[in-house]
Amino acid sequence: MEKKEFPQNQVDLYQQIKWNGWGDTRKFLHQVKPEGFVALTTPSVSAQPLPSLKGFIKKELSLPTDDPNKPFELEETPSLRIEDIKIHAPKQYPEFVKELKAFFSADQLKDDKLARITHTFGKSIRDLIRVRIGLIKYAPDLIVLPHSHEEVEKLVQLAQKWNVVIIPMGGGSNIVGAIEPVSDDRFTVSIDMRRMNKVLWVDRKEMTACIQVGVMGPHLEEQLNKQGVSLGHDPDSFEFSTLGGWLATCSSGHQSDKYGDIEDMAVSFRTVTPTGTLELRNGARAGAGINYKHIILGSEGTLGIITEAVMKVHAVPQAAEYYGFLFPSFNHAVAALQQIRSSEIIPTMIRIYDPEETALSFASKPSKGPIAEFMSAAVKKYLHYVRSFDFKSVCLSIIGFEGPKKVVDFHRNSVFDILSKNGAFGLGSAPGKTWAEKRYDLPYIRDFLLDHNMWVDVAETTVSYTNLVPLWKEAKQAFQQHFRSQGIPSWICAHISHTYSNGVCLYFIFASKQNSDKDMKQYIEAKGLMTDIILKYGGALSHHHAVGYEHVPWMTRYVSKGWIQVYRKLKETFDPKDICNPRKLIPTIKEENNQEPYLFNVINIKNPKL
Ligand SMILES: Cc1cc2nc3c(=O)[nH]c(=O)nc-3n(C[C@H](O)[C@H](O)[C@H](O)COP(=O)(O)OP(=O)(O)OC[C@H]3O[C@@H](n4cnc5c(N)ncnc54)[C@H](O)[C@@H]3O)c2cc1C
Repeated sequence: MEKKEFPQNQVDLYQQIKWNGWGDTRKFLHQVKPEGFVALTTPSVSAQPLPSLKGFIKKELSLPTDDPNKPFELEETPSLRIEDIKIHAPKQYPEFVKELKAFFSADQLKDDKLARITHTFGKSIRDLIRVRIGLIKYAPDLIVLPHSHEEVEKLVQLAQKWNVVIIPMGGGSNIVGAIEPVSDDRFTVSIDMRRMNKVLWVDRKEMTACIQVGVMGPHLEEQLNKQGVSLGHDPDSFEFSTLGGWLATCSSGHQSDKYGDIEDMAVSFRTVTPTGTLELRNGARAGAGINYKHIILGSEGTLGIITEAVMKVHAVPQAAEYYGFLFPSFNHAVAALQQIRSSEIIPTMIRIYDPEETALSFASKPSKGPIAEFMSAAVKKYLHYVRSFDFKSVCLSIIGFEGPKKVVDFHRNSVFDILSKNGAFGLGSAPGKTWAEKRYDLPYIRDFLLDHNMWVDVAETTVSYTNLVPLWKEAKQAFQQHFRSQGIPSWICAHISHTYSNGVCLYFIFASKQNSDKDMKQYIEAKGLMTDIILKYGGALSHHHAVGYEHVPWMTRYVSKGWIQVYRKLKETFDPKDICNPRKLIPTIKEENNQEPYLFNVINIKNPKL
C-alpha cells in the first residue's frame, strides 16, 4: 500500500481547538476589568459586551447567604495550564508499532502530550472538569491519523492481530464518555478520522454524495455547496463534529424537521470491523429483510469504523427565512406546535424556549442586538397592557422555513395563521437572524462558568405530546427542590428543539455553583435525577446525545433484555476480541449482575476539587 504524505503546511484539527474547553481557541467569554462586565471575543470581534449576563448569573446563581448589597464578584477558578498536567507515559508495543510503521508515515502516528490529552475525553462537563484539573486516568497510548479506507482496514487488521484496543474519534464532541479509554490493560490507539475529509463524488441525478466521514461540518458544507447541494445536518456542535461521529451517535441537527435526522439522510456506508469490511447497497429503499444500516448507526465505534458514506443531499435552498415569536406561555406554544404538526405543513425548524431559557436568551445578547430593540419598552408595554402578557411566563420561539421561494411563502403564511390564533406575537425576522448568527455561541458560556466556580450541563429526550408538559414541570421542580433543600443555588431551563408527528425533543439545561469538593457529586445527582424522571415519563434515554458509558447504567431499564443479547452476539461476531471501543453502549454481564460497578459511578465517586 502506498503511503500518502500529509501536506507539511497543514495543522491537524486537534491542535487548533481547545484542549480544556469548547471550540475555537480564539473564541471565549471573559470579564472585562475593572468594569467587570462579561464580553465575548471571537476571531472577528474583540470583547463584545454581553451587558446583562453577569446580572443574570447573580440573580440565578447567588448563594442564599450572599449579601445582596455587596458588589457581586465572580470567583476565579482557572484551569491548569497544559504544561502542569501530568499523564502516564504511553505503553510500548514495539512489535505492533513496527508493523504499523510499514504502512503509515511517521507524521500519521502521534504520542505527544497534547495529542494524547485531546484524544482522551469528549466535551461533557465531567470531561472538562477532569481535564482542567489534570485528572487523566487512562490516555490513549498512540494516535493514528489515517487518510483512506484502505489505511483504516490495515490498521484494524493489525489491531486485531496484536489485540490492540481501537477507539475511533471524529470531532471528540460527544458528551457521554464515548471516546474515553476505560482501562490500561491493553495498548490503546485512538483513530483520529479527521484527515479523511473529502467529498469523493456528488451525483446530481440521484441527489446523493459519497463522503469520507472524518470531515467536519463546515468543511463538508463548503465542499457540497460548491456543487450546489447541501446535507442540511446542523447540530449545535456542527463546527467541531464529523459526519462519522454523527452516524455513529445517531445525531440530529437544527433543521431535522425538514431534512430528517442523520439516519434519514444515510443511504449506505462502509464499516471496517475486525472480522472484515461491511458494505451496504445504494438505492432509494429495500424491503429485503432487516435494514442492516441500523446495526451500525448509533453503534459508537463498538462494532467497527465507518470510513465512507453515501448521503442524501438536497439543493442549496433558494430561500431561508427564520422568524421570532413570543408566546404568552409554554402551554400556548405547545398548543400551537401541535396544531402546526397536525396541519402537515411543517416548518424547517420550530424551536420553543421556556420562560427561563427565554430570559437567558435575552440576557446573553449583545447590548444593541435586534432582539433588544424589539423588546423595547414600548413593545413590552403593548404586550403587557394590550395583550395581557406576563413577562415571567413569556416564551420565545424561532421558526424557520427553507426551500423554493414559492413553497416557503406558502408554508410561512399557513404557519403564521396558526401562530396568531394561539396568541403568538411576531417579532419579525431579526430574532431569526440573530439566532442564525449566534447559534454556536452558547457552549462558550459553559467554559466561562467553569472558570468562575459554576457548572452547567444538559439532559435531553424524545417525549410524547401527552407527557411533554408533565415531564417539563416535574423535572424542573424536582431539580430545583433537590438543590435548594441543600442550600445550593440552582437554575434550570428547557427548550423544544426537534419536532415529530408523535412527540418532540425536550432539552434541559441546568446549572449550579461548584461546592468546594462536591462538584462531581452535584453533577451525578443532577444527571441521575433528570434521567430517572425522563424514563418515568417514557422518554428516550437520549434523543441525540448517544450512550457512551454515562448512559449505560440505565440501559437495562431502557431496552428489552433480548435486544441486549442481540447486541452482545453482534459484538462477538464483528469484534470477537472486544478491541473496538470496549465498555461502551451496553453494560457488561458483570455490571448487569452487580458483580462490578458501572464506570460512571466509579470514576465520579472521587469528587475532585477544582
Ligand atoms: C456543545 C455541544 C453541542 C452539541 N449539540 C448536538 C446537537 O445539536 N445534535 C447532536 O446530535 N449532538 C450534539 N452534540 C453531541 C455530539 O456533537 C454528537 O454526538 C456528535 O455526533 C459527535 O460527533 P463527533 O464527530 O464529535 O464524534 P466523537 O465525539 O469523536 O465520537 C462519538 C462516538 O462516535 C464514534 N465514532 C466517531 N467517528 C466514528 C467513525 N468514523 N466510525 C465509527 N465510530 C465513530 C466514537 O468512537 C464515539 O463513540 C453536542 C455536543 C456538544 C459538546
